[in-house]
Amino acid sequence: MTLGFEVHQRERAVGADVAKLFVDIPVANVSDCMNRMAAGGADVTMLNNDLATKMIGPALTVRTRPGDNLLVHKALSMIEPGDVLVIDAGGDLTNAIIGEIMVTAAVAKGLAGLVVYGAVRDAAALRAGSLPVFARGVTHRGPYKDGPGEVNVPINLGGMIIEPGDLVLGDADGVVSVPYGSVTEIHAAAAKKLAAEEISIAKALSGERDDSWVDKKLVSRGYTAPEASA
Ligand SMILES: O=C([O-])CC(=O)C(=O)O
Ligand SMILES: [Mg+2]
Repeated sequence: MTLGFEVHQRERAVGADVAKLFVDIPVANVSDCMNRMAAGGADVTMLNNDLATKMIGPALTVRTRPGDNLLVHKALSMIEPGDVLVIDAGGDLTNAIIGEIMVTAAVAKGLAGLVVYGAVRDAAALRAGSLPVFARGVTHRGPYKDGPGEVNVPINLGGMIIEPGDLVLGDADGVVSVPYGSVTEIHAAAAKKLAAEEISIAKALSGERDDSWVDKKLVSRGYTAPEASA
């Protein structure tokens, strides 16, 4: 094996039946059920003009030399319908890793989402398109096509580890990846969190919100309220 040139098949991937359970659950609710230990970073943002865009699907991962997309082209040939292509390009913004032509080919193969820890180009088309696209930045400067790079290896998206086949979710708040083995448990917790938040929002609207915990917490942290003036 030549180090840096590796192409693997996924050993497992979250199925469409499980993925679709997350369709109405915001990324923030999922994130809240993961002990604040998983986030793609605030700079991996959604490009789509339609802020209601939602992304869900198992990860097809690529780790590439920053600025190079040879192995991304290889990954395009491996897309299965419903996949989310997640590319770790080291966060580098010098060269665009993917643009409209490659995205069009990927969508034709059934891609359900794209995440680039790096830059993209042809931003107008990507913003207007229906494919959910998340990236760290945009540049017109094109990619090299020489490698190295690896397909279906664990990757690091701004500190969040994504393994091939993990469930990757995205919305206007960013990207979160749920480990393959935790998907059922996280779904149950996130569905509960969503229901609780719906009640909180209703109470916020009606003015019934109980914020008595704030003063209790302040006192427990050593805060003393100033004496009321006579
Ligand atoms: O030239 C490239 O490899 C990336 C690009 O702009 C496209 O896919 O349209
Ligand atoms: Mg292009």
